Amino acid sequence: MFILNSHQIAAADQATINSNNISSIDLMEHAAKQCFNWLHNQLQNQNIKIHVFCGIGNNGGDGLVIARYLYENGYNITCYIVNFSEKRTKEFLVNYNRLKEIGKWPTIINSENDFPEVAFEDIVIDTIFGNGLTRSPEGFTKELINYLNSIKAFTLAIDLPSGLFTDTSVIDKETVLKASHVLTFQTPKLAFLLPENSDFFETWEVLDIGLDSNFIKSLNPTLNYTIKSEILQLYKPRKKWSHKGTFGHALIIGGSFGKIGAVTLATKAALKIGSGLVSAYLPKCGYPVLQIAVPEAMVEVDNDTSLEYFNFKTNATVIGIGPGMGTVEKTANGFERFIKENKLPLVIDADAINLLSQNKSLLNFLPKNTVLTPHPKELERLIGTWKNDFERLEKTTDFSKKHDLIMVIKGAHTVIIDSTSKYFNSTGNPALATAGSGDVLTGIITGLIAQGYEPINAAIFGVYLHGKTADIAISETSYETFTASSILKYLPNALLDLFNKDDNLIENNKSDI
Ligand SMILES: NC(=O)C1=CN([C@@H]2O[C@H](COP(=O)(O)OP(=O)(O)OC[C@H]3O[C@@H](n4cnc5c(N)ncnc54)[C@H](O)[C@@H]3O)[C@@H](O)[C@H]2O)[C@@H](O)CC1
Ligand SMILES: Nc1ncnc2c1ncn2[C@@H]1O[C@H](COP(=O)(O)OP(=O)(O)O)[C@@H](O)[C@H]1O
Ligand SMILES: [K+]
Repeated sequence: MFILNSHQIAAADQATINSNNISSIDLMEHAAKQCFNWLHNQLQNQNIKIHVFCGIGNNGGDGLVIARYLYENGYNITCYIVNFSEKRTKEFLVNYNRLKEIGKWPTIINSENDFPEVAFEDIVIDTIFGNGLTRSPEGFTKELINYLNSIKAFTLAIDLPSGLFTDTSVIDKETVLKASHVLTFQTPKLAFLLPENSDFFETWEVLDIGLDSNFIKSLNPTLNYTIKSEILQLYKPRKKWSHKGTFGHALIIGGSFGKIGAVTLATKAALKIGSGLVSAYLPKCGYPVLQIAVPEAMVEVDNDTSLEYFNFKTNATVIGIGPGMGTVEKTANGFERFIKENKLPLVIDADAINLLSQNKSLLNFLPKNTVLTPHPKELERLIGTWKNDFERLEKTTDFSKKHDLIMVIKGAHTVIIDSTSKYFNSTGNPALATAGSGDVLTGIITGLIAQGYEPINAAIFGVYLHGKTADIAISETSYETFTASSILKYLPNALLDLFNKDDNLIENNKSDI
């Protein structure tokens, strides 16, 4: 699913109005009605006080429509106009009059003296600013945002929490309304996927308001949020006459004394995801461990306690390298020789990324479309620091372009970056914040490439499945007792779930009031 930037969204609104013969008033009515339906469905006519705070643009217009429906359905509402400017939009004015016509006059807020009493048990609807925000809120609008934040009532933000920019960094955290839930229109917003904004909302979901999909496609958006229906298209069904050779040979290289588990987990994962053959290359001390833990794998060994020679004979399709490998000097030297001679597709993780950071000239020897899977600390060692999460994405894109690499930045919304696009993952939860889960991911991606998946697709697909295991497991395991081995246990469920025609997953983390 595409993620649009603020200009693209405004253009898509306009294109829909032009091509679908729908007026902007009707589009607003339709969008805001969906927000009302959502809330009505949650509240089921409960008598809770609802405060609707409207700005003077079209986000405020949405608020006026929502207020009208709430009022007509007997809810206990008060509607306020946050009067920060005289420049009302046409759609705002039409809906302002419609609300007055049914006898509900909004209260105007001109200064701090006009702030209403809001209680913790009340509901706040935030339609002060949406996609039209151009600068940080100031004056009494900023004070209002702070006042509402201090109450901590359930706050439903429409489109965006007011003060949050769609695609640039927030400068002053005191200017953003903290939403309990966001109902956003048509596409996820980049701002929702970046850790620096985590204070500004708890959960969000996308409402499809029917913007022109052909127009959206014609914009060639470079940002994506990968959902199940798209992942299913990547899946390669198996043919009847296929044999183990059809599904490639994954070689996992890594391990050092005390960290044999990392290479073991990656090896298991490469096997479990369906690689035809899997081999591991690790220090001698890990031989019995690996043979016992993964009897299906073949094993070759290097020096006693850490890798040094890298002189394996395995004729692999793809190599996943790094888990538990360590960075001692002899490993670093052997790694350098290996990288300079290697011609096979690579997935590079953990200490192998750290060794590349120590010796950046090696980047020139990596095969095109090598997949790197850094967590943010490993990324920083590789590309340097960044001012904010938006800059981090841009720096990583530049790095990916420069070296022809596929970058997988791991986190709550892992993002896969190549020279043209960014794919944000939609699955996963904090159960995955556990030792060894990254090693399993390396094995999964390597095992998918072995089977013939293009590296970019292997990264997108692998990250999705990895996260999905935790989403499926969570009701049975709890967050705390889920371990890296649980990813392997639930991998079959994650794969099978692709064929469940339940939802299209355009929503994320639905919440209850
Ligand atoms: N037909 C449409 O265009 C639709 C628009 N929709 C709503 O329209 C919203 C966008 O509306 P607008 O473009 O009117 O913008 P907003 O309502 O987000 O912002 C209102 C106005 O405030 C001004 N402004 C920006 N930052 C400010 C600041 N810090 N201090 C004071 N003023 C500031 C801007 O010039 C803008 O005109 C979306 O978020 C969505 O909620 C939806 O109703 C769907 C349909
Ligand atoms: N809060 C979270 N939500 C979703 N996924 C997470 C979260 N925390 C961690 N993960 C995932 O868990 C994995 C952790 O990898 P990594 O940091 O390399 O761990 P390790 O080194 O222990 O293997 C990544 O795939 C990451 O995206
Ligand atoms: K808003």
